[in-house]
Amino acid sequence: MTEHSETLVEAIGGTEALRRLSNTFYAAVLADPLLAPVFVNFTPTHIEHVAVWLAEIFGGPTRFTDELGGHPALLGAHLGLSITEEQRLRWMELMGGAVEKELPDDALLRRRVMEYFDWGTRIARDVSAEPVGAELGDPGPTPRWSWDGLVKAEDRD
Ligand code: HEM
Repeated sequence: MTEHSETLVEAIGGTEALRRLSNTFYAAVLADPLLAPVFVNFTPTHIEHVAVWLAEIFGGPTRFTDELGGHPALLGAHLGLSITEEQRLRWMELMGGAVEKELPDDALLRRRVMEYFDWGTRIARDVSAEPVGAELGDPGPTPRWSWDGLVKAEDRD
């Protein structure tokens, strides 16, 4: 166990810092020729919903689960998008740039955040191969990510 008194989201600077990250990231996405076509239905609420999702992932309030449909809704949002590996890698590249610009200059913090994005984008890519309306079953609770990476089910509060 890595000893840290703060959760990742506290060390990041809270939901406010994640809003800045999300804002910077989607500005880059919408200007990117490979990714912009995937985001044709983009609205500014997307920026806020991603910030709220990330706050929960990194140990903060469970607002995405309580108010926005939780893990099933997050997976469902990616159905039918047919995300390619090339698009996933570009997404990671642009997020890496946004993390460098917006998150604290802490190597372990940034590494853990990018490990989450690498893990999560693979799931988004795989789910996106399924058609809209596909039955995904119960995906379990919204994942949690700590200073030690993915929190195992038996270690959750
Ligand atoms: C860890 C990785 C990811 C996270 C945390 C994430 C998060 C989210 C969230 C929270 C939503 C719902 C937004 C809303 O309710 O408005 C969403 C939708 C969406 N995501 Fe992702 N996503 C990830 C990966 C990806 C990747 C790799 C792509 C494509 C390259 C992608 C493309 C989209 C699109 C196109 C939507 C629908 C957007 C819209 O029409 O508003 N996502 N994502």
